[in-house]
Amino acid sequence: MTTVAVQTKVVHKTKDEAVSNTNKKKVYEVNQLNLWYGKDQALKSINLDFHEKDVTAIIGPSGCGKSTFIKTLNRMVEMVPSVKTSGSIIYQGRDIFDPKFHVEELRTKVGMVFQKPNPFPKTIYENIVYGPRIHGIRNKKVLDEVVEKSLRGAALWEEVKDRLHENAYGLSGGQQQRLCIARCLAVEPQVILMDEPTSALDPKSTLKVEELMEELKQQYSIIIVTHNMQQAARISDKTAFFLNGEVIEYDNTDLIFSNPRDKRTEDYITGRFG
Ligand SMILES: Nc1ncnc2c1ncn2[C@@H]1O[C@H](COP(=O)(O)OP(=O)(O)OP(=O)(O)O)[C@@H](O)[C@H]1O
Repeated sequence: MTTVAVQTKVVHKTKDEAVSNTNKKKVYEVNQLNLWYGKDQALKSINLDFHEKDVTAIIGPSGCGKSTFIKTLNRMVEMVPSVKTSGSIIYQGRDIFDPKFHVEELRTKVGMVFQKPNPFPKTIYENIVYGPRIHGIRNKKVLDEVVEKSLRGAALWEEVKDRLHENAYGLSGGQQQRLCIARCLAVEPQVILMDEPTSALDPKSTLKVEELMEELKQQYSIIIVTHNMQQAARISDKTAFFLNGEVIEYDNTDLIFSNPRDKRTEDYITGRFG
């Protein structure tokens, strides 16, 4: 008897086909990105473009490389000594792996918010002015303005304006996460990377952060890793589905969720695995 191997059809669209919304400017172009931790390859031939003022969700099962990918975009992944990469990541026309592109400059433009809120053990005010001070801003009036603007931008001002000089650890988890977003806004980034920013929050705080993202995308590009399919569907314009270190499908979010082209995407978003 002959065995016929039935293979799932692989739909690796080229990135220009992948996302039809081409009238927005590209912020990042990721070309043939590979990444290894020692001998283990965690990212395989990733080709993705990210656009200005879009929210892009990165979804996929545990261990598929989502965090590794997002941490590659601001070169944080290099903190792991065994990491090697190939390919290119073009940010605003410049390759972030080019030694002339200083990582500090990149991280000024590309902020990051983590899974667990991580305020500094300082006052709310000091948390916000930390970055601007490093960038040489000393004038108190200017710093006060940055604090108010950033906290307003993160929808936290009204809740904390009378306790700016209290320790940030006194805030609730959801408030701490919005403080971390405010801290990120204080250095006026262009892109905000978010690695499961609401997974440690209760539903009410999650909703606040999601509403905030809706506001923020008027001004910033947001790339968010999430395990929460409803969240990806609610908040993102585009979605990339990762599996085993590869991008299986990347498209406008409504298409990914209503009409996925690859069986594996469909199985994942309908909860058959992951
Ligand atoms: N510091 C590290 N050293 C070695 N291997 C690592 C390291 N960090 C991640 N990996 C490996 O790289 C692969 C991708 O991991 P990564 O954390 O990026 O996945 P993920 O999709 O974000 O997972 P999760 O959803 O569980 O957070 C996994 O096989 C993981 O074991």
